[in-house]
Amino acid sequence: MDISIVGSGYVGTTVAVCLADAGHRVTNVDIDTAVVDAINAGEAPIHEPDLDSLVSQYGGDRLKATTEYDAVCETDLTLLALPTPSNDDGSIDSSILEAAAKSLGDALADKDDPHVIAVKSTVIPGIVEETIAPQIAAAADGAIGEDIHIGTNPEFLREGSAVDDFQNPDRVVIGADSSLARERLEAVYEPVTEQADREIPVVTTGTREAMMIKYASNAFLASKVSLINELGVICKAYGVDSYEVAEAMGLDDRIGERFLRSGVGWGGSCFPKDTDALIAAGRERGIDPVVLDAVRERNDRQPEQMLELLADHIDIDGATVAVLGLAFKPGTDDTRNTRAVPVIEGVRERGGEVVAYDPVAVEDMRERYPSVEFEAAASPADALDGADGALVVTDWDEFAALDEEFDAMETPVVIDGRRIIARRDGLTYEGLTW
Ligand SMILES: NC(=O)c1ccc[n+]([C@@H]2O[C@H](COP(=O)([O-])OP(=O)(O)OC[C@H]3O[C@@H](n4cnc5c(N)ncnc54)[C@H](O)[C@@H]3O)[C@@H](O)[C@H]2O)c1
Ligand SMILES: O=c1ccn([C@@H]2O[C@H](COP(=O)(O)OP(=O)(O)O[C@H]3O[C@H](CO)[C@@H](O)[C@H](O)[C@H]3O)[C@@H](O)[C@H]2O)c(=O)[nH]1
Repeated sequence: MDISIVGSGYVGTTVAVCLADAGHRVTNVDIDTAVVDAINAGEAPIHEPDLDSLVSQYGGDRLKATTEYDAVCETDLTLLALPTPSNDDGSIDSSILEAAAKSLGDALADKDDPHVIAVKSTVIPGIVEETIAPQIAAAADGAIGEDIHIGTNPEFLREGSAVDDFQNPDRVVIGADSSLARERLEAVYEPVTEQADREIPVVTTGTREAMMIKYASNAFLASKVSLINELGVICKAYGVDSYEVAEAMGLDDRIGERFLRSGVGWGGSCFPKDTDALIAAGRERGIDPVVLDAVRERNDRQPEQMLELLADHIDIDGATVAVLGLAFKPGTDDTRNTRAVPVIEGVRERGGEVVAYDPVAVEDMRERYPSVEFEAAASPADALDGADGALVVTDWDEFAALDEEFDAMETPVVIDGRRIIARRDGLTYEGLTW
């Protein structure tokens, strides 16, 4: 099938190469010429495992990129993978999606056959049906259900394992209010599910339900981590290792072992934004989302917990503190809502200096958070050399191998926010929840 994808960031690029790999011809449309040039040159515009080799295999060939929306007319279906950031009150800002909808509609005005458009961006139910679809139809001068067929197709990939998640998903969710939208979306995923290394359930539902499945899934996972974080803090107060507790809890099928790693909390482009959007959506309809409010609050408290533990061992005022990890999770250069921000700011507010190390995320951190002050180190050893304390924020594998590097610290105090460092003699080690 000929597929166009508008927006070529973490989702748009990953989905595009994976669909090309499944045999489709894919065109990415993006306003960023650097992104477009990279893809056409066979280079991945973002850091993501396995993405480089796939983009170099298909980029400029079965996968093309362009800044021109007209390219969508040569395709059967368009996926919209545009950012949906938060407004100040946590609700979704759909303005980028709306601008793209207008450009898409203008382009589709020149297309003769019916076109299917599926929104992959995460948006609250109603936005697609009441705002995006009518705007596309108006610009295209077409009728919904006749010339323009709308669907939603939420994406569940995780950064750091995006390619594998897309190729071997736990489920595919297709939201469609017309049979043409449903049939074409099913055809998009047929070769993907055939290639997968296990049976993949394909859930077909309405456009609104599909989007709520996405929000509810993220809210559930964020809640699971916040709950284990709160249980973990209580465990530590009683001298109990929360990881031992979580391991045994996870053996209960009803609980499940995944997303039970307690620590400095969740970040990223999705859990914070999507939880806030659901809270705002609830309030908008007069519902007081007490559980989700608490989920958010527990997450906000974890970095503070880490700083309090550090202050139990050193005077942060005037100290040099090594921060290990800036990415919101390992395997990505993405620092959106990384816990490193409140951690570094907390050290600075207490009068300390920060020397930070991350294998890939320093540039992203500098661009996104120019006011967050830290000195970048070239290696973990350089960050630790002469430091009065260390805070582990991201569970990069390379941190697990650190050992004698801690001996070069002025005072070898490590507060581990991700349970990645080995305890040993000569190291003052504190786990956040163990
Ligand atoms: N990042 C994830 O892991 C993930 C996973 C599932 C769902 N989502 C959702 O998918 C959506 C996209 O997220 P992302 O992380 O891929 O975003 P992103 O910021 O990484 O990428 C968005 C891309 O859209 C482009 N763009 C912006 N305006 C445009 C326009 N008018 N026309 C064409 N291109 C335009 C940007 O240049 C950028 O390349 C969001 O709604 C997000 O919540 C993200
Ligand atoms: O046991 C755990 C698991 C995760 N995290 C943290 O939670 C955050 C999110 O991690 P993860 O879910 O692995 O990465 P994301 O790329 O943010 O993926 C989430 O958000 C995406 C965007 O909506 C969804 O597509 C995915 O299904 C959903 O897992 C990170 O800061 C992790 O460090 C923990 O603290 N403990």
